[in-house]
Amino acid sequence: MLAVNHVSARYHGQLALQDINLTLNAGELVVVLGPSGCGKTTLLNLITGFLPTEEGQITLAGEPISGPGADRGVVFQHEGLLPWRNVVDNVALGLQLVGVDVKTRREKAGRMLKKVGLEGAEKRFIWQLSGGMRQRVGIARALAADPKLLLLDEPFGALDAFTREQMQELLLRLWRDSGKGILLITHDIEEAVFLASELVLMTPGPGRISERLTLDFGRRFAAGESCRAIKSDPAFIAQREYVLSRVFQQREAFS
Ligand SMILES: Nc1ncnc2c1ncn2[C@@H]1O[C@H](COP(=O)(O)OP(=O)(O)OP(=O)(O)O)[C@@H](O)[C@H]1O
Repeated sequence: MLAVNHVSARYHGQLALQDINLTLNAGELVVVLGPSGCGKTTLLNLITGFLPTEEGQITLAGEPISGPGADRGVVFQHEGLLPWRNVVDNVALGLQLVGVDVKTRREKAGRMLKKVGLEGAEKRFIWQLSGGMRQRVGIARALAADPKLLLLDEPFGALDAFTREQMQELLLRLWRDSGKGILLITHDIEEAVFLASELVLMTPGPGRISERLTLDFGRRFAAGESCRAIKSDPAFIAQREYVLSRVFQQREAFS
C-alpha cells in the first residue's frame, strides 16, 4: 500500500536520510525505531507530504505522494489540537476542511470519540483534558476522515507509563477493528516490540534502515491475550533484549 523507494533527504546539502526502502502492506502496523537524530521525523514528514521528496519516490496505493492529503491521518507527539474548539469540533476539523456539513461531521466525530473511549467528553475544551485524553482526541481526529494510513510521530512520548500502556492497548484495538495500515515512530524499545507487526530499525549518521523484524506480540494482544502476560512472556523479553542489543551496538559504532 505504502512504498518508499530509494528515498534520501538532505538539509542544507547534508544527508539526513540515505536510500530508504520501506513497504507497508494493508493491515500492517509498522514501527520505525531509532535513536534521536536518525531521521525518523524526516521520514514521517516525507510520507505525510509536509516535506517534498527530492530523491527517490514515495507512493500510496500506487499514487506518488506530492503533498499532504486526507488519505493520511497524522497524530503528533504534541497533539496539535485547537484550544479554542471543544473536543467534538477538534475531531471534526478534517471533515470541515473537506466541506462535510456540520450535522454529519459532528455525528462522525461523536462515533470516533466513542471508539477512543471519550464518549461524554464532546463539549469539553482541550485545556480541560489530561495528556492521555488529548492524544485520544488526536487519534480520533486523524481517523475521522477515514484515511488509508494512520501515521503517528512519538504519540505517547509525553505520557506517564500507565497512560502510555493504556494508549498502546487502545491503538492495537483500533488497528484490529479498523484494519488500517499504521506507521508509528518511537524511540521506546518496549513500545516498538509490543506494537509492531513489522519493526524497522534505523541507524543515524545519515539515517538508514539497518534491520526489519516481523513480530506477533501486537497481534497476540489484538487476539485477546493481556498486555501484562505478553510483556512478561520470555519470548517478548528475549526479543526486547535483542532489539536493545542492536540499538546499543549501533550507538557504540557511532560514538
Ligand atoms: N529543519 C532542519 N534543518 C536542518 N537539519 C535538520 C532539520 N530537521 C532535522 N535535521 C537534522 O536531520 C537529522 C534527522 O532529524 P530528525 O528530526 O528527522 O531525527 P529523529 O530521529 O526524528 O530525531 P528525534 O527522535 O530527536 O525527533 C538530524 O541530524 C537533524 O539534526
